Amino acid sequence: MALTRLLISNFRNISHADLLLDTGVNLFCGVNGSGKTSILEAVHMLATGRSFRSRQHKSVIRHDHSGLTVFTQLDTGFNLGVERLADGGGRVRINQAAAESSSQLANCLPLQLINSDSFSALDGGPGVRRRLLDWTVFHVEHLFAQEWKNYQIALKQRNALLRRGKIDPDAIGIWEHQLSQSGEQVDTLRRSQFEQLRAAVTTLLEELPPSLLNRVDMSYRRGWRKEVELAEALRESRDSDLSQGHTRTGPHRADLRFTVAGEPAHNVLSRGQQKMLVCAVRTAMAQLVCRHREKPVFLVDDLPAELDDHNQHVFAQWVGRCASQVLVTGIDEGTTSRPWRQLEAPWNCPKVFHVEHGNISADASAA
Ligand SMILES: Nc1ncnc2c1ncn2[C@@H]1O[C@H](COP(=O)(O)OP(=O)(O)OP(=O)(O)O)[C@@H](O)[C@H]1O
Repeated sequence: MALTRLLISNFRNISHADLLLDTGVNLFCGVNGSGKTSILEAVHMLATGRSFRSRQHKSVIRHDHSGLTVFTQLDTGFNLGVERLADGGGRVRINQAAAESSSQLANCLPLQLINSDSFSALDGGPGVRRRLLDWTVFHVEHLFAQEWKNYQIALKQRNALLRRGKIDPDAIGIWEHQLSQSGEQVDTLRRSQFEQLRAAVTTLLEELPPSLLNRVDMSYRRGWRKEVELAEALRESRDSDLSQGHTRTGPHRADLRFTVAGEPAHNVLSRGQQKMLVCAVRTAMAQLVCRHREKPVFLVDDLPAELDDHNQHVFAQWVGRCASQVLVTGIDEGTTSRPWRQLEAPWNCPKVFHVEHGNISADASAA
């Protein structure tokens, strides 16, 4: 799958852009503040309905404008459009019809993003890592989205009862039954993808020269005690949940752990090693997904940051195996294109765009 055409209006400093993208590698080069990341952010909005930098749509609407629009044609025949208005309104359309949820967008455009926030997979909260695993499960296991939705509904109801301050065992029992049914199912689907993810990450890291990266271990915590079923764990935790006013056990508390010799990976690995670990995880996620459906699109913001030439080259090779299309940003064209030009066709002849004050132009001289 690939974006063939991308239209952006009033998105951060981009007034209007109409880009014909290459189905392989697209490089966006320009000085700081020129608008490179905004292009990736616009594509991210098409796949998720929101920006990756801010939950506030207003902050990405071009100053002094009432709304933004982003539109793309995919080579799969889908057209995706997102409009966001400063007054809070907006529309999400798939092939001209209103989309029911942002997961429909994600289903049309599976996307992997590597940027400076990617380190939060190692040093951020469990929610970030849970979402990594869930991206894979969502794209591979068709039951997952509905089970997770059922779980969220039951969780909301149980929390509402807990906030009332006293427990009616019959009422809470109904929601705990639904929570445990969906929750056990969510855990089973996650666990099966986790095992495959861990194996794929290990294989990728073995391609790197010997270092502490080869000693990274990944583990999965399901969100409740190992020895018991979820129904029992929920019953046991009623009183303490009541005092806290919310449910503190279950798959909404699941986590992935990355460790090196028992220590959290981010305490041990260098910044470059952490970035390679994140790149390996994201590549492995894409590999698992493309066993079942189209290859995802990769967005890579400033690849050279923190990575030496060898690691940039290794990452470009990884992406070449599991991505359908890549959009990469960088300041200098020579440095940004180098890892890609060393690959085999079609990855070795990137389409280059120059970005200047929000204006984007294709390099006429590019191969
Ligand atoms: N709502 C907005 N309206 C207009 N301009 C904005 C808005 N929000 C941010 N900007 C400006 O948009 C420009 C583009 O930002 P962007 O992050 O895309 O730059 P970049 O080329 O990726 O820079 P860097 O190389 O520093 O990461 C910046 O100059 C920023 O100040």
